Amino acid sequence: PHSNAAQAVERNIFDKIQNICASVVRDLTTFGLCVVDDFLGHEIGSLILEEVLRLQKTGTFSDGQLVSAKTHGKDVKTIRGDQITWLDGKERTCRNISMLISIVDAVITRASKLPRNGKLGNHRISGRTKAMVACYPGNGSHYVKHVDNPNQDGRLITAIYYLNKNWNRETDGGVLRIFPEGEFWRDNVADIEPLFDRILFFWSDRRNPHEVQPAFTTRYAITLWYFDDEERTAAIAKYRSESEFFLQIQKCLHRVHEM
Ligand SMILES: Cn1c(O)c(C(=O)NCC(=O)O)c(=O)c2ccccc21
Ligand SMILES: [Mn+2]
Repeated sequence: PHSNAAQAVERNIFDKIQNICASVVRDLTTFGLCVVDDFLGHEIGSLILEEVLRLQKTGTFSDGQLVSAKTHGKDVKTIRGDQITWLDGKERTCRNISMLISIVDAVITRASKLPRNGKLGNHRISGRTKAMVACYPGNGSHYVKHVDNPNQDGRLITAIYYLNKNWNRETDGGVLRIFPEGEFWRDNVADIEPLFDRILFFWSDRRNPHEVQPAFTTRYAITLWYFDDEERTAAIAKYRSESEFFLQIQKCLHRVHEM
């Protein structure tokens, strides 16, 4: 049996999650995106950051993708851009990142079950990707404008948890610029600073093209993509039939080759 204090903490966390779920549904429905600050608190946020820094020190990050950096539009030198690593949250050395993942799972699962007032109500969330931990080395590396899920691969919601203390957009750059569609936004953009202990949710499809502007300080983030059950099932079926199709072609070509 819990002590009264533990019960109070538990109730407090439960209430917090309830409130966050309500704002996720309301904001996703109205604006197509939702920002929650002070998501886990300074203490837990710092423990998560420590684990990410340890991952980087132990070299689990991929080499940054090669990005061409134009200088005076002439010669093109390549710089190393974002470095990423994938976690399934069961790694023993990442217990705090695992806790983040389960809390975001709880928020998304509850939010998708709230009354059908939000569009979320029409979607069943069937699962998610692994967690993508990303690091921009701060050498001006950026991420070009893109849509996370342009062709119905099943991803419905993007959730990004930021880990950058004392971030200052003037000197550090690294702003996430979203170009949301929808009458509320008209031609306005949403500039989201990658602040410590901030979590951002947005629809992963063409409703939210976005770019990461050049970062001049090391920039860390953890991303989870949540699947819509129907779209994901269809995407897997499509993928299977396509790969079956290409296998058939290969067999024919192979036979032709042997003749
Ligand atoms: C490193 N990185 C990304 O940062 C974003 C992205 O949109 N990030 C937004 C952000 O960090 O604010 C991506 O969408 C992405 C997709 C595939 C591989 C790597 C990727
Ligand atoms: Mn993206």
